[in-house]
Amino acid sequence: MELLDMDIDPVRLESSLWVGKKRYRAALTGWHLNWTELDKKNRDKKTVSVPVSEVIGVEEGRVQVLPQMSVAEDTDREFTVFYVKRSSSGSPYGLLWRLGRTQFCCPSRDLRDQWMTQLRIALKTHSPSRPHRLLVFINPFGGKKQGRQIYHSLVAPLFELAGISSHVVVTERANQARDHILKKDLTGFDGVVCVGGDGIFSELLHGVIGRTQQEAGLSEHDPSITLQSCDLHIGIIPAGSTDCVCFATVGVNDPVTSALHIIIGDSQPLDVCSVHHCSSLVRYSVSLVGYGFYGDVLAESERHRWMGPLRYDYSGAMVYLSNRSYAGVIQYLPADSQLSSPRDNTRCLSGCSVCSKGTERLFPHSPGARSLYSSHFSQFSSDTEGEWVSVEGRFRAVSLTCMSSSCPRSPLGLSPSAHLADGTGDLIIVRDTHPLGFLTFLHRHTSTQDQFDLPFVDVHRVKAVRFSLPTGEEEDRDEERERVNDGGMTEEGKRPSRSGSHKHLVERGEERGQKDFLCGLCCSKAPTVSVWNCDGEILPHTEISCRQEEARSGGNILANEGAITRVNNRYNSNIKLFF
Ligand SMILES: Nc1ncnc2c1ncn2[C@@H]1O[C@H](COP(=O)(O)OP(=O)(O)OP(=O)(O)O)[C@@H](O)[C@H]1O
Ligand SMILES: CCCCCCCCCCCCC/C=C/[C@@H](O)[C@H](CO)NC(=O)CCCCC
Ligand SMILES: [Ca+2]
Repeated sequence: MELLDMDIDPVRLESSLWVGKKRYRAALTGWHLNWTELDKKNRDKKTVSVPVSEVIGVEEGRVQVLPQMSVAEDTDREFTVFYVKRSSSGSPYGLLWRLGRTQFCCPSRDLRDQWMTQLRIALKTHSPSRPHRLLVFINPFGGKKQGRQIYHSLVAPLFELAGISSHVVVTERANQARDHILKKDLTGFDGVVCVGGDGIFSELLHGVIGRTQQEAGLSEHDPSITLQSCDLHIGIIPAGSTDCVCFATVGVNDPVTSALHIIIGDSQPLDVCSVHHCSSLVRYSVSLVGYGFYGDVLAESERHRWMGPLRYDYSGAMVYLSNRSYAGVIQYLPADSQLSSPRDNTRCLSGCSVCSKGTERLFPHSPGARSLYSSHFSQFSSDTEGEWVSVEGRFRAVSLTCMSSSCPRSPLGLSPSAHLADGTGDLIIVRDTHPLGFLTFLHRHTSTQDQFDLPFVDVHRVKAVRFSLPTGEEEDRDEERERVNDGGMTEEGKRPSRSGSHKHLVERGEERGQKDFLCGLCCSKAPTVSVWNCDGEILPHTEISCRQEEARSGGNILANEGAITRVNNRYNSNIKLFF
């Protein structure tokens, strides 16, 4: 054994150890654990190097973890190291992470104890941002209803190995997770984790943002202030139907990959968009705020929840066949085109330079200060009207997305070059076109072909969007008013409950019925107003204003190593909000 004293990256421990029948020279420096196979003449062969920050745990003996933690043998001289292992499979946008395991055998028990102690000290020293205690919400009805099983068989053993204690709540109703975060004592928790899809993630998002504002004495509805940054991190274990937020941040929707990211304390700031109606906050969105096609698909799919994830394919086909377009007025505030563009062919990864620059430029002030841009966003202020661009017409789809919104259905997403945390969103306007044109547009989401390179599609990088119905559409306004009254908004202007929006949806569904889709097909009277899909929830309003905000950079964004595998899914919710 040799101990070297160096200022930077000191070697703390180096010894000759055995892995199986082969002899290795193992070295623990401050930052890495390396082991190099030695041949009979003591010459180096292959080296494996694991950053200490990616070591998941160290156990005495020969241990295995999945499916259950068990000690196969403990001869007093052995220890097992678990670490992040990047698999060669995944999607082109992110690799799967797996639990690597190597069992070392030492010449003596003393040396084994020394290795165990040093590794544990190194872990503590070099992984300060790891969570110790997590509050986990499982939606037992998300996706294929596998949430509980996924958590208990794949995730809990990893948390246990990493020394994370978790308090698990299996939800019994929609919005339980949100209400828990808003009202219960969260002292001691380093983060909240959801096991489910984008809907339960959205509950956590609303809970975390809402609670932070409550504690800071700020009103989420006040359009003129910049809301307080959130300290509590959110993690996602994907077990939903679309898993868009997980896929767009990690590059894959895989529970083990996400659990490992959470354990090592990865974090990624995320833009949030606030959606207002008149002067009330309606919801926050991180993914899609979509009218027309995506609103109709969601409304239709809610009536077929029993189909599970397939409901979107079925509803997508039905809505496509109904061949609808809707009249509207879109106004948007363009973002600085010098910084980035939705067609610059870049891909946002952890540590993205565009996101870092955007944050510095937009948020030089401290949290809680009055918004730099509040005048731009005061609902219909006249002093800045000049900067807004207005488009009126009939649209197949109007979509605003803060991030790429990639998902297994669309691996590059709604806007492949959108950024996760730059304070902007991409507004995609699909004007009315013939059915084949629209099919081409949809189909391009499933390939690498550019969906914006079509004559009826426009895409703009924006800071804010407003949508209204054209003047003179009295019938539509009446319909909207009716829906607003039934739409689940409480008197205090709180956000609509899922049951509220669902009620509206069922009524609307009954009102339109299957007949309407067929009507759409044969060109008789089809509905003139669509609904907004906000991250998979239906909004109870047609006329809305959306404003992008952004996360402050900071936290512990890891340097990108040239592969998307370092994209993370713990949200450093230094998120700043809006309107
Ligand atoms: N116990 C529960 N019973 C009924 N609904 C619930 C329960 N827990 C959570 N929910 C609601 O279920 C909705 C859907 O959940 P989730 O997002 O987890 O799955 P999904 O819709 O299949 O996935 P995705 O959103 O990725 O398409 C969410 O809006 C959430 O509020
Ligand atoms: C000819 C082939 C046509 C194929 C068309 C594929 C188009 C796929 C685009 C996928 C876009 C996903 C946007 C993400 C939205 C999520 O925030 C939201 C919540 O989970 N999901 C939906 O609303 C679910 C919406 C599902 C829409 C299909
Ligand atoms: Ca963005």
